[in-house]
Amino acid sequence: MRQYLDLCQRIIDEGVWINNERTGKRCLTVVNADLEYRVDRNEFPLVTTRKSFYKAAIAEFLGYIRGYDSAADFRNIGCKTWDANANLNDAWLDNPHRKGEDDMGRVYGVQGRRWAKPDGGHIDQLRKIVDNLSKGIDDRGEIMSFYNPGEFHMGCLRPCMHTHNFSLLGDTLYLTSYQRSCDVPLGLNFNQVQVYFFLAIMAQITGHKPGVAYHKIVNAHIYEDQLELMRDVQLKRKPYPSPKLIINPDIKSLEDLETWVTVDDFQVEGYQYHDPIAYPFSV
Ligand SMILES: Nc1nc(=O)c2c([nH]1)NC[C@@H]1CN(c3ccc(C(=O)N[C@@H](CCC(=O)O)C(=O)O)cc3)CN21
Ligand SMILES: O=c1ccn([C@H]2C[C@H](O)[C@@H](COP(=O)(O)O)O2)c(=O)[nH]1
Repeated sequence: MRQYLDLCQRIIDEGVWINNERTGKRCLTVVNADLEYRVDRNEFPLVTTRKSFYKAAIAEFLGYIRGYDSAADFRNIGCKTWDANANLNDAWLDNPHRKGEDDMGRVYGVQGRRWAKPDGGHIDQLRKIVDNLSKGIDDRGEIMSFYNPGEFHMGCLRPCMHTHNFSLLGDTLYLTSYQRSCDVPLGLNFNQVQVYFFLAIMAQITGHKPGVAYHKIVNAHIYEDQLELMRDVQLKRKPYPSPKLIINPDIKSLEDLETWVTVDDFQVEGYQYHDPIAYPFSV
């Protein structure tokens, strides 16, 4: 929690105002932030200085694992975060590749599970990683990347957290995740949970101990309409200790994640938090 608050404070102290053309808003911005999550100690990085909706964050990542490309599928598993980008973004609404209501196009999980090969067919990046790690293999390229510039024009948004790179040292699994752009008041609340969750669940289904998850962020920003709430409300609050994430031990494979798992298979123990804060969201 401390590292999250330190990053927020750093943006306020050192940030530079940058105009963002896509949203038409100014963002107070810093470059380069490194966060670490101790999955080995079960220190779940849930923000405590406001109520944080971890189930929606886990649902969103479960949708990526399943390769969803429809905001309706995300809604059905408990996550509304893609509604606006799929249905309220003018550039995407006018895009000939958009297949209709709720379509997100070739983003995130579509790239992770069905990356199109130029000579035909698809690559399932996640399946390969799970298969290798389950056999104790780390080929130093255990990477799932959502970042496919050749298909940016076929999706509603470029991926923000775009690459996940696993490492196996003995029987301990590590994850390094890369993010190019981070809405710290809203997006990072979810992204911290997701990086933690991804390492914890991959360790569980491949039969390893979880180690540390490293989260590397390039552009970290606060939108102009979020600044007051962050500076004068959230940063004035005292954080509570980290809660723990309890995962249903019956989840044993990628197929389990693809079929029967729901957000109720993930429980948080000992979550103390301050009142919710409704930060404005920019499309
Ligand atoms: N401007 C922007 N910021 C983001 O963080 C973001 C995007 N766009 N577009 C793609 C996804 C969607 N994400 C989102 C979208 C909405 C919330 C949000 O509204 N969160 C609220 C309530 C969540 C709930 O009730 O489930 C929150 O208070 O955290 C969070 C992340 C993260 N990403
Ligand atoms: O997982 C996510 C997804 C998105 N964001 C934020 C970061 C930016 O504020 C916007 C995306 O805008 P770009 O113009 O494409 O950078 O969404 C996030 O923080 N986390």
